[in-house]
Amino acid sequence: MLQYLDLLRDVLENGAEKSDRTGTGTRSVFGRQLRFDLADGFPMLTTKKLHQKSIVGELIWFLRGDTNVHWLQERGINIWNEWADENGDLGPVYGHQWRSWPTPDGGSIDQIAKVIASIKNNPDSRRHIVSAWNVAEVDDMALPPCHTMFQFYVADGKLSCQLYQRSADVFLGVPFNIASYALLTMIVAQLTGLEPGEFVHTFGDAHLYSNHIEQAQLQLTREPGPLPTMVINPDRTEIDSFEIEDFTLLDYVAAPSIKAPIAV
Ligand SMILES: Nc1nc(=O)c2c([nH]1)NC[C@@H]1CN(c3ccc(C(=O)N[C@@H](CCC(=O)O)C(=O)O)cc3)CN21
Ligand SMILES: O=c1ccn([C@H]2C[C@H](O)[C@@H](COP(=O)(O)O)O2)c(=O)[nH]1
Repeated sequence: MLQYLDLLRDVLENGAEKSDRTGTGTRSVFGRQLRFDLADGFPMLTTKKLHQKSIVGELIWFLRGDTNVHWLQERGINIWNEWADENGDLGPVYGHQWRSWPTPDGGSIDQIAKVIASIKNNPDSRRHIVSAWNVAEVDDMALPPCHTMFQFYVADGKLSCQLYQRSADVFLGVPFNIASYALLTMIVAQLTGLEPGEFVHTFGDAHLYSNHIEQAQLQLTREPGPLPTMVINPDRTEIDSFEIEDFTLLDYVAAPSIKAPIAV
């Protein structure tokens, strides 16, 4: 995960001081890109321990089309609590846009089912796109999508995925986002009979919150170890059939976690 550590160092050293919506203050760079060849192992940070269940559970929750935090909380996943209303609702966030983007005639589009079908039926298409940035609904969301748009690409029997992330909390959010999209790429590869290729992570505003500086510096003193291996239950052939227990991370050896406050 040298790619990630290089980004962390880049933001620390070159980031411009910027105020932000949460009132915390950031150091920020604009326009960066990381690449992860999924044949090199599963890109899960080893220089601080990540909570695997939160990452897998959040992705399954998105794929369920769920936008209420109760399903997460019932599984001990608390990463979205701060943004939910008194009923646990977040508004029409990722899950809603991915699985039921509303159309003007009152219908809805399942972008995930469509993109899987298009990868299978027309692999060379340049339109394998899923967007969470629904301009008409952004103002109704508890938080406008940070991972806004992703595209799949098929070549040489391999499936790659590129994400455009408009806003990135480099210390807390990005390690989750990398692992989550690597996993999504592996899931879609399994469903389409392809091998996982690369995950390409493109950033708009990549920032380090001012109360994450010491934690970032500590992390940069640590040596990255070998990447773990993610094994997915091979019997799952439908996007709606995956459960948290279908994902096993092997050989994940990581340095201790590093606590940091989340900016709300
Ligand atoms: N400021 C901010 N940063 C984010 O990364 C972020 C948001 N807000 N809002 C929406 C979601 C929620 N995300 C989160 C929220 C909390 C953690 C967090 O606290 N991570 C801890 C462990 C928590 C756990 O897994 O139980 C960590 O040490 O990684 C990570 C991502 C990502 N997103
Ligand atoms: O998956 C996610 C979700 C959120 N973030 C971060 C990026 C920003 O620090 C905040 C969102 O604030 P905005 O003012 O809406 O940009 O959440 C992330 O890194 N990854």
